[in-house]
Amino acid sequence: MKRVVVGLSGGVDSSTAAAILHNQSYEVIGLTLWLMKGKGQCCSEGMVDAAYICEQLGIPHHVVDIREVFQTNIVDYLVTGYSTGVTPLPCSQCNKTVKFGPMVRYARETLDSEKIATGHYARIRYNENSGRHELLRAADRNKDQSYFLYDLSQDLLAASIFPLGELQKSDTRRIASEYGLKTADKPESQDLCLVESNGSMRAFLDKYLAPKKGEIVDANGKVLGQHDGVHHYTIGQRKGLGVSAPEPLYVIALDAINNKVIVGDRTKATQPECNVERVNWVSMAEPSAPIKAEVQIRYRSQPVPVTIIPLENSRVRVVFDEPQFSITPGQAAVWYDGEKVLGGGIIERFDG
Ligand SMILES: Nc1ncnc2c1ncn2[C@@H]1O[C@H](COP(=O)(O)OP(=O)(O)OP(=O)(O)O)[C@@H](O)[C@H]1O
Repeated sequence: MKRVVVGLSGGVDSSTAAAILHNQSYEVIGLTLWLMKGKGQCCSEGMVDAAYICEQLGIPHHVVDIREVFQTNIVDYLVTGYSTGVTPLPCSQCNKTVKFGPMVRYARETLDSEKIATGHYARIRYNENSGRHELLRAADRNKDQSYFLYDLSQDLLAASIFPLGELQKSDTRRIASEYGLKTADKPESQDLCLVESNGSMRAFLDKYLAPKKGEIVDANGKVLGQHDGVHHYTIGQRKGLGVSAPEPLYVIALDAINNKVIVGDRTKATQPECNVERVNWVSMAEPSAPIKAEVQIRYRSQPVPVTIIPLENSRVRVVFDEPQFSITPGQAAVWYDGEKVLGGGIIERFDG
């Protein structure tokens, strides 16, 4: 019997993924990574539901304490990023360094399994011609999580199964009820796990970063207001600036060194291109010449046409066909060919 280790967070998606594989005659082992203390999934509370599901399915359940890895790779990464004026994206980093990497290692080294599975909405397809494991959008476009998975290596994709990739979310809930899973009606997580467990990103950051009063200025340096720390702001932000002006003002830059938030009108928050670093090529090898693609610069943003120009040292330049508003350093840019993830990376600061 084929053995598979299923990552169980205690939610309906991973429970259903485990139940589907169990019913397909896989030998399923549940694995919950203990990421942090507190309420919600990925926390102690989720582990109890994960244990319950394993009991229901009659499968073993392993819990691995990787709170330190989560602290270093996610909490410290976020706090350092925000304190230096970027808005880091924790989820792709978490998938690579906290979830898939450690899960595959634990599956191979401790559980003698070459395969893991998760409840992610995305698809993996092996392309015999290119010899690459391609990452595709989920059948349910509304739930598609491929944006967060662009940083997985070929080795991690080869080891992974996404049993929900072809399903609609409504199918998942129906299947969960058919199997009588305790988690069938569990509410969706609405936000980042750290936001859910802390109430808001501000509340999370306030635990680590002290307020630091400074000035809100325009591009010419004219003082328009005060702020209580650059870490409370994001490029493109309009609300909550506390500055009145005849036309709407947006955050156009964050100068952490001089502790200034720089604001301007919408045109100043619109850019024709950006550089992207720490690039991972997924469904294709790194090209030697520019390629046309469609890029997403945020999880829910519309893909827009671009030219991707390869640069040295795992970097690319992304040139938009039409200038884009609110390009945010620290977030991921992920480029697609239709439903296929070609590659992705982290948007660099504009000042280099
Ligand atoms: N702490 C964890 N331990 C093991 N696997 C996890 C953990 N957290 C998430 N995963 C895996 O990653 C998948 C996607 O996680 P995500 O945080 O996006 O949750 P989700 O979409 O709300 O899914 P679920 O309903 O299963 O919680 C989960 O379905 C699960 O397989």
